[in-house]
Amino acid sequence: MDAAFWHQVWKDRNIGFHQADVDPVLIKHIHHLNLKSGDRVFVPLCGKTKDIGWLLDQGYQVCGAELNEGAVIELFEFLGLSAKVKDMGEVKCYHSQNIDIFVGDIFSLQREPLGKVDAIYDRAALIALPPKMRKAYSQHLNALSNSATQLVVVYEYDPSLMEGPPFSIDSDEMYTLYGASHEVQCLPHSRLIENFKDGVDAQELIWLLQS
Ligand SMILES: C[S@@+](CC[C@H](N)C(=O)[O-])C[C@H]1O[C@@H](n2cnc3c(N)ncnc32)[C@H](O)[C@@H]1O
Repeated sequence: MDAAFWHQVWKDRNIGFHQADVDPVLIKHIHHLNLKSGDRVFVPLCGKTKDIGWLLDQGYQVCGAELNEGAVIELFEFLGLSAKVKDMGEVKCYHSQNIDIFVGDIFSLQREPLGKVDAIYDRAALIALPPKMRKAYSQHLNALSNSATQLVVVYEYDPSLMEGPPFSIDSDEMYTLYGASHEVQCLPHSRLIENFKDGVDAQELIWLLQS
């Protein structure tokens, strides 16, 4: 999936991945990240997720990365925050108190200016990337965050039934991507989502990656 694909998705408002409410998975499982007040959570490929507002409300700082600037403008509107926008060349930063969202290709984002990352919350980010990009993505996240602990929400379905995105991610892949850098654990949560997309059912799985 290239940038043009995602910009078209946003232009067409084909954003079924955007949830009307905060993801209950985040609320239920965030304690696994062992965060303290003021810690900074990185939300890669963040779209305009309402999870960010919830993280801010819990007293955490949030940083994110998102290709589509319109999505980030909508996010700040939803949060009721006005952003200071800084052009940094390959990425732009939308900043307000306790929040920095970097607009651009996540692969162009470097450790500086991203800054400190205490944990990563990956919902519908890994699953948005085609197989050939995922190793580079996992390595890039590790380089950006010093292999920080992650909570990862993925979906698993019979890949012969549907072409992604969203892509199916199975447990072998989680170990391949993160087994060398993290202790990989599938949390005891499994939710069947009927008609996840195009009539295909999927299991929602939550992975804890501990550094
Ligand atoms: C499936 S959506 C998930 C959005 C968000 N995590 C959520 O749960 O609502 C994937 C998002 O990643 C963004 N995206 C895709 N490729 C990207 C890249 N290389 N760098 C930054 N953002 C990207 C897309 O624009 C899209 O908003």
